[in-house]
This record gives sequence, C-alpha cells and structure tokens, in this order.
Amino acid sequence: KLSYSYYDKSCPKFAQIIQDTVTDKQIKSPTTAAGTLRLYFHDCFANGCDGSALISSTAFNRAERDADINLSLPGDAFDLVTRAKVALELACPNTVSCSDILAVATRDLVTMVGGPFYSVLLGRRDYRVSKSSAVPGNLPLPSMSTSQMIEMFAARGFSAQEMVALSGAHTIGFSHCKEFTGQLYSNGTGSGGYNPRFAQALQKACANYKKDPSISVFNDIMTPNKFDNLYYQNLPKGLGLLASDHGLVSDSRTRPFVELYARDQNKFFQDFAKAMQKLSVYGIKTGRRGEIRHRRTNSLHVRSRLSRHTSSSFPTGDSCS
Ligand code: HEM
Ligand SMILES: [Ca+2]
Ligand SMILES: [Ca+2]
Repeated sequence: KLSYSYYDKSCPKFAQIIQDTVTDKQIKSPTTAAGTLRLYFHDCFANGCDGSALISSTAFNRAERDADINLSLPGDAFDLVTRAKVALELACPNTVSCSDILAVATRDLVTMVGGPFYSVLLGRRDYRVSKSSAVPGNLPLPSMSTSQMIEMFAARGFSAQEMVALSGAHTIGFSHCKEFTGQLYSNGTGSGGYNPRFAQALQKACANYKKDPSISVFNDIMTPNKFDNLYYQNLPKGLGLLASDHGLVSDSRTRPFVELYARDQNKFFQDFAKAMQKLSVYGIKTGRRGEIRHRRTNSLHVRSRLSRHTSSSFPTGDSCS
C-alpha cells in the first residue's frame, strides 16, 4: 500500500512544500534538524511511525509528548511539522498524513546538514491514540547497558549493526547535562571511558546545571552541526558524550561497527540511510487503523519545556498536534 509516488496525483507539490518549509525553518533555527531527527526516532520507537508523538495532551489525556523523556524535545521540531501541515492543507486539503510529513521532513533535514539522501515510502496514516504511560520502556536511556540497548532494538527487528548506524544521529545536536553528569561525578574525572580533559571540561560546563537545567552540550564536539562520521571517531578517544555512546565502543558486539564507520564515512552513510528507511516503515498504520489527522487550533499552546530551545508560537490553523 505504501509507495514512493503516493501523493503524485493527489498532492503534486507535496515534496516541494516540505522542502521549502524545512529550508526556511532550518535557516532560522539551526537546531531544528537534530530536534526533528530525535522526535522522529521517538515517534517511531513508541508504537511505530504514526505521528503519535505529535499529539498534545488534553484535560483528559496525558500524551506521549509529555512523557518525561520527551520533555526535552525542542518546540522547533513540533513547530516545523505544524508549519508544513498548514501549508499542505492549503494546497491539498485532507490528503497528507502527519506521519508522512515527519518522515520526509526528517530526511530533508538530514540531507540539508550534510547527511545522505534516501527515498521515503509514503502512505502512512496517523494514529489517534497517544499516552505518556506507553513511552517508558520503549525508548533507550543513556543509563542502559549495551546489552539492554541491543535487546530493545532487536525487539523491533534491528540488528546491533543497525543500532550502531542509527546512533550516528548523535553526530548532530545537544544533550542536557542531567543526561551525562551522573556518570562524570560518580566515576570521577577520567574514568567511565571519558578522556580526562574532556571530563573536566564537561564538569565545568555543567557546574551550574542544577540551577539552570537548560544547560546543554554538543553531542559531537568536533563537528556539532554537520552530519558526518566524526561521532564514531570521537568514541575510541573517550570523546563520546553519553554513557550509552561509550558503551558502543567498549562492547565487543558493537565496537567493530564503530571502527568501521569511523574509517569509512560512505559506508556509514549507506547503512544509516538503509536503517532509516527500515525505521520509517516500522509499525506504520494503513487503512482504517489510521487517519489523516487535521486539527484546528485556534488557541496558542503555551508549553513549558526543559528544552533550551524557544518554542515558537504555533500558527492558527491546521496542526498535527
Ligand atoms: C541507542 C540509544 C540512544 C540513546 C540512549 C539516546 C539518548 C539520547 C539522549 C539522552 C539525548 C539528549 C536529549 C536532550 O538532553 O535533549 C539524545 C539526543 C539526540 N538523539 Fe539520541 N539516543 C539514542 C539513539 C538515537 C537514535 C537511534 C537517534 C535517531 C536516529 C537519535 C537521535 C538523537 C538526536 C538527533 C539528538 C539531539 C537532539 C537535539 O539536539 O535536540 N538518538 N539521545
Ligand atoms: Ca508512534
Ligand atoms: Ca558531526
């Protein structure tokens, strides 16, 4: 049922509208790419790529996006999807799903910041149900062992190699101090796999994070805004940020792939693209299991987020939330 030409007749401007929205947003807010890529991963891993992570909570329902782990997803990522939705509803009403928008916008952003281009199958439908209680256990935590992470990916049909390739997403974006400082302080400078000078610098950068939880650090200190293979080159040098990143190079089941991608960026790009295509059809809803979501929002959603990003006010009109 999915196809590459799904909107060719019903919405010929589909690809162009998303591309224009993405370009405009990424130029104005350069953190959009990483935020959207993470949002996409979190949507897909929790019950499939069905737009469930985009839904806002109501008085009667606490939605996925208000699950603890999702509170640090930046407002800019949600805002991007809403902007594309508004433009697409004007051009072709009631035709394009929010989950297709998120899949293609993510691909466009990865390409825009230097990563590989890959084609995305279309025709996903959006799921109506979104519960914050369904999130814990479905997403990896930096405190998990490599075995636990391998298991979580395997449960969804992803090999250890595909997990390592997808983790290359940490070549861009940020992490908040609370995600890695526990490791730094409990192990003391230089242990736990961290390069000693790097650990010191991180402690300094995060010295005030309890007072200011928005303090965050680049995932890839070498090329934080560029999608490349420096993330893998950093790991053996102790320059990975999260404990889970270090785990990939200390475990013998994943280390060979870290080394492979550190040596060969083309191979990383090929495998990342393939794994993203596989992720993009994970748990999708077709037919009557889903819908083309379109909600009218006429009030501003005011949200408090842990995120360092400012969440732009949502435009009035159709939205995916
Ligand atoms: C393998 C296990 C993984 C763990 C334990 C993990 C954990 C995390 C954590 C804790 C953060 C910091 C969030 C924050 O403080 O705002 C983060 C950021 C990020 N993650 Fe992961 N992640 C994993 C895999 C992935 C995958 C597979 C992708 C995408 C394909 C991904 C994409 C991202 C991106 C792009 C960011 C930066 C977000 C931003 O700058 O707003 N991660 N990850
Ligand atoms: Ca989902
Ligand atoms: Ca990079």
